[in-house]
Amino acid sequence: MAETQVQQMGVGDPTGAIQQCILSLHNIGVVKFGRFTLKSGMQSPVYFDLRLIVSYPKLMETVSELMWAARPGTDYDLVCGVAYTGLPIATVISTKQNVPMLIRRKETKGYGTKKLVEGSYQGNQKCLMIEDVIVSGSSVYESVETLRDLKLDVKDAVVFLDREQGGTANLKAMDINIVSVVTMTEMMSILLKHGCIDQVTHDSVLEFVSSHRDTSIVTKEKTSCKNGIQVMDRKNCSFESRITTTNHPLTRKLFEIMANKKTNLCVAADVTTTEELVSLADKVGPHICLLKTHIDILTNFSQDTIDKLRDLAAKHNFLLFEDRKFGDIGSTVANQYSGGAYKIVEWADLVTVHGLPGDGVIKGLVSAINGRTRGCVLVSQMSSSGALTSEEYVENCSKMAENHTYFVVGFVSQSSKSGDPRFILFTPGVRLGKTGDGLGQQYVTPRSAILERGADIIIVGRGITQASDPVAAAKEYREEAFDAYQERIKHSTH
Ligand SMILES: O=c1ccn([C@@H]2O[C@H](COP(=O)(O)O)[C@@H](O)[C@H]2O)c(=O)[nH]1
Repeated sequence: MAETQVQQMGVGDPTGAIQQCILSLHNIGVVKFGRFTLKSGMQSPVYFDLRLIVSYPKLMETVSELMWAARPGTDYDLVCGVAYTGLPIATVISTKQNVPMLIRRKETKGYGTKKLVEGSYQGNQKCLMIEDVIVSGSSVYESVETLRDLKLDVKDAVVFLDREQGGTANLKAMDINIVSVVTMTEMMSILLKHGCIDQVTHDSVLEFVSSHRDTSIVTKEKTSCKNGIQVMDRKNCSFESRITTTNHPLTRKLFEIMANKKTNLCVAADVTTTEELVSLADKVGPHICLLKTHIDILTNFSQDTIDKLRDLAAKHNFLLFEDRKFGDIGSTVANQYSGGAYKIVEWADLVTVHGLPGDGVIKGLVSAINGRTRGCVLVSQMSSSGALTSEEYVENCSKMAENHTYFVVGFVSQSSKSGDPRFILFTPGVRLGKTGDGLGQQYVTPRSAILERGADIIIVGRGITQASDPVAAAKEYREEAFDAYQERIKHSTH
């Protein structure tokens, strides 16, 4: 198999220049194996760090020549490198091929000309985009979008490595034709053939690639504000349409579950024995998208508790959500998440986190996930009376989430000003026929949570667990919540 791929590769690499280049890149440590978090938050067993070539001018020249040779068209008026690694490559191509270059900044400068694109250009000039690696294609897309806004003609892009994770198709859908010098499969075959990696490493990377092809581009159009108005407002959009606004695998999965099962109900399973928890999860499972636990209130927790919960989550298609409310420094929460009696990271898809300690709390949790697909929900506002979660605190939690979209799925909150469709609003303190519990909890109805406060998911505990018929109660909350959501999005165009 590997031999065949290398032979096929030989057809497009008659002089063996690509193979030679890959081997040289491997020699200087560009191809790394281990556990890496990609821009989208995806955990990858392989990382291609082409930034290293700035220290190897000859190799930089070879990479640039191979990329220029692979370009999809001819007669470009301009080349533009995607920041950062695309920039030095574009510079070499520009000087060697005598094609003027543009620089597209990552952020606008706060001083001077405040331009996002540096260099001289005129409308309708044909520009080739240059990037090192493509995963979903979002970096190329963002740069193309900026240049197209300036009326430049940008349809072509060239990358060195295509990780084969959906980027080519995503860009094609945006009318961008992208070609690569080498694909991940081809590169792994070359490294295997030359004894740089063993069969196990080769197979694990290919296995990863084949199971992670489904990326999407989160367009700025979908998540940005124009004149202070959210272009795609969370509260008006269907769960289906919000799937493509995020690359977080669990946010996407949760939207899919909600849309397919037609439920935005999360049951807070605040019971005190494993038997009660498992029995409740099995009974309400068909009606929920999430099961929220306080695992430390169980009197008889064991591995059996987790095995049974995970089986039920698979059987009924819901996610597990441990309401741990982590709130310490990064190093401590990493231990609390992965160790102790509960080993939460091993079984809970989502956990709650306080923003109070600053974003080290998020980094600490991420450091413990070790390749698993996990996410967190920031507690930005509490339902209890006298909660100290001020508006400023809520605002700061929003900023924190925006900086960590690879891990943060949304907020536990009573309301949200943010219309950002990527984040899910989870609202507890929901109960029919009661306004409080005498211990500070404050309740609103499912309709009020969804229509007045903008909740996406309602969290209901005692309204279901203490009902005479918990299944009937779960059905009632589910229907009321999903009807309210449908009413909310009725007039939406998304
Ligand atoms: O602000 C918050 C955050 C979390 N909770 C949790 O939700 C449930 C609510 O239970 P009810 O029985 O429906 O009151 C519970 O697990 C809390 O720990 C919250 O209530 N408020």
